[in-house]
Amino acid sequence: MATERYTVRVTKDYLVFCSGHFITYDGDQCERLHGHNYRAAIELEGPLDPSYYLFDFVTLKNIGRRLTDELDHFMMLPTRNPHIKIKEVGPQVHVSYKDREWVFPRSECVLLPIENTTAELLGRYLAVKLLEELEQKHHFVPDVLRVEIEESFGQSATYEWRK
Ligand SMILES: Nc1nc2c(c(=O)[nH]1)N=C([C@H](O)[C@H](O)COP(=O)(O)OP(=O)(O)OP(=O)(O)O)CN2
Repeated sequence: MATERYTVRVTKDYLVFCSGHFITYDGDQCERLHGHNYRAAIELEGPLDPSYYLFDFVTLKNIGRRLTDELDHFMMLPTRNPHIKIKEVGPQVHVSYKDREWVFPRSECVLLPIENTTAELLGRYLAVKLLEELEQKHHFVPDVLRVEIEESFGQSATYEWRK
């Protein structure tokens, strides 16, 4: 018996965030502070509604834009990284990794509850926020949600969630 599936996908020039970060890797390594022009693509799978929509592109783009804007032009810091210490001191954030230290204005940082600011975990972070909003505000739970994060042209990671 044949089955049919529908997918909607949005990836627009404004679903981008230009943000600072560094990643720890291999246990004892930490990148130098740098930034990327990240681009997000959001994909949903599910059945069609009475309007023959899986989910409205416009609504999906608007949610995606708001979520990516929350990261745009901020220094992204992972609060669950066991090697990166983050302390809020008045209006500043003090960050350290071994003998390296950075101080940022708190207002120019976004503290993310993730282990590392990899494209993989940024995709997961955005996907979880998106799922919450889809369910709470739009009473919609897709069968599948994918968020692809392109760190730079030609290299991306995708997080996939299934019902
Ligand atoms: N699977 C992942 N691998 C890597 C990630 C990641 O998020 N997921 N991130 C990085 C770094 O952030 C790093 O900055 C990327 O480095 P690089 O590929 O060298 O960056 P460029 O865009 O300058 O690449 P070129 O191909 O040299 O232009 C590393 N790995």
